[in-house]
Amino acid sequence: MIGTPPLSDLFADDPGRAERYVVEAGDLRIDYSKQPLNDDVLADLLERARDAGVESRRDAMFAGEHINVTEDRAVLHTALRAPRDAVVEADGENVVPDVHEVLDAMSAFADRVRADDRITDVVNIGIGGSDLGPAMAAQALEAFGHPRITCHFVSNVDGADIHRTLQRVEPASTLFIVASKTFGTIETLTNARTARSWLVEALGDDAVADHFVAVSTNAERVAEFGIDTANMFGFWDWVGGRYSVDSAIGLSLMILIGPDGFRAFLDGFHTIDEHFRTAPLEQNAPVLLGMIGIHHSDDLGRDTKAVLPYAQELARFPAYLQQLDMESNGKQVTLDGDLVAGDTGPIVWGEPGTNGQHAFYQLLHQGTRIVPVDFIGFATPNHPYRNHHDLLMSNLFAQAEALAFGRRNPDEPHRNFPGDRPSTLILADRLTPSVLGQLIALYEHIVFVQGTVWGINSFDQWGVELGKELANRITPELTGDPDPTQHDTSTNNAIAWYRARRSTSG
Ligand SMILES: O=P(O)(O)OC[C@H]1O[C@](O)(CO)[C@@H](O)[C@@H]1O
Repeated sequence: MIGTPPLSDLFADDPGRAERYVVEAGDLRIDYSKQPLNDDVLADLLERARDAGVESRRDAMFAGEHINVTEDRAVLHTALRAPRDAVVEADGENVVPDVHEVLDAMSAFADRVRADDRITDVVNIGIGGSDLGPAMAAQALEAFGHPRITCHFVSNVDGADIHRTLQRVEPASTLFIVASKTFGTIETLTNARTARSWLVEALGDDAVADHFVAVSTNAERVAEFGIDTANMFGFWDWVGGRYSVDSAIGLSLMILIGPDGFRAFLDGFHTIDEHFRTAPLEQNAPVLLGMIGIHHSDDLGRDTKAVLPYAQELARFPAYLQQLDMESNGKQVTLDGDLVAGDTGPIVWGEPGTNGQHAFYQLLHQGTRIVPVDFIGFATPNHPYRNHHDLLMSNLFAQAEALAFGRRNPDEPHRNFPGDRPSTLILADRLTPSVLGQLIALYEHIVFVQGTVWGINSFDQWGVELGKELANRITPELTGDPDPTQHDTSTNNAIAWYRARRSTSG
């Protein structure tokens, strides 16, 4: 792999790189000129993408092949945002009519709720992909929301989560959406049962039919739980949980921003899908950004990546990306079952600017570790305070500049800013439903490109199973008889400590 001189030299020798290393995808203007690249490095990275079969695997995904081999499933979240007249086949069947049938049912329901003055609050109960997507997007798009409706999101099995929410809403004016792909997730079912008891206590059994709907792939379990499947919105096993915000899992978001807003959101995804599917690799944003990530990870040994939105509404975007990226590419075996040769998915983290500047940016500027950064910003805010926005954006541009070029101060080492710290700058006119869809799809496909290069399956998540299994085993041990001694001594002692105290404290 060819290395590059510092960013200050790269810019001094080639000022034109700022025009050359910009790619436009939909409404996104993506400037990757402050990355450690020149034309040779870029050519090498694109050759590696080609050698890894990024194009053929991409085409296989769009064509509905079972690229999720450990679960023997197609990976077709791209079909969720396909236009009504598109044809996308999974196992020989065009899935687009089913997708639009559910979207139509969601739209009719969302319109009814939006027109019903009795409903003021929508509580989505779900976790992981059945929470993070709609929770992140509802916050991001609040400016486009119905003025009467507030969305709440309950995910944690910690009773503090549901308790806090139930204290803020009234039974008669609340709609609960129980969102779970499997409808077997203990956190979601526990929260849903608690919410149902709360509702029934106030309004009686009959209220469940009017105040609970479900989103799931598993009609049987929805019925078992006591929700009429007429009040269920379905999706399919070819939609991974962390890729499901654009399925019926986005129902709370659709109620908030309306069916037209949700369609614009889906169209945003589709714009980037088409870009990813058709743009030559040299101008293909997910490929370029994916390969820049590969360069950081594989060639430069950088193991984290910060995503720093300069938009307070995107406060949950880094958390959303943590699931998208780390549950997808946090893998140690290849598609053939062999151990991977190097590192895979980066540790993803971040906070909105400018808050992060007063917290962890010290490490970004002067720490010993280099953290590649994605900055995200918008020309026009969704609020009326333009002076705030100018300040916000000047901070964004200043941070990218300071990280890249630093400031030499040999006399006072503590004031020396070494620079040469890479960032990508993602800009768009305004954070709209469409632009949010474009941003999410961009990152989905970056994750895809990287998973392909590492030769891993980005679409399973077996790593979460062991903890779930052990928790199921320990739950009865916390209250049962006798004291368990089946674990390691540390776990046994912790359980004994808890048992002794749980009986005596409130
Ligand atoms: O939608 P479900 O089936 O409740 O699952 C919730 C989440 O749990 C996981 O399976 C991980 O435990 C995620 O992949 C998923 O998004």
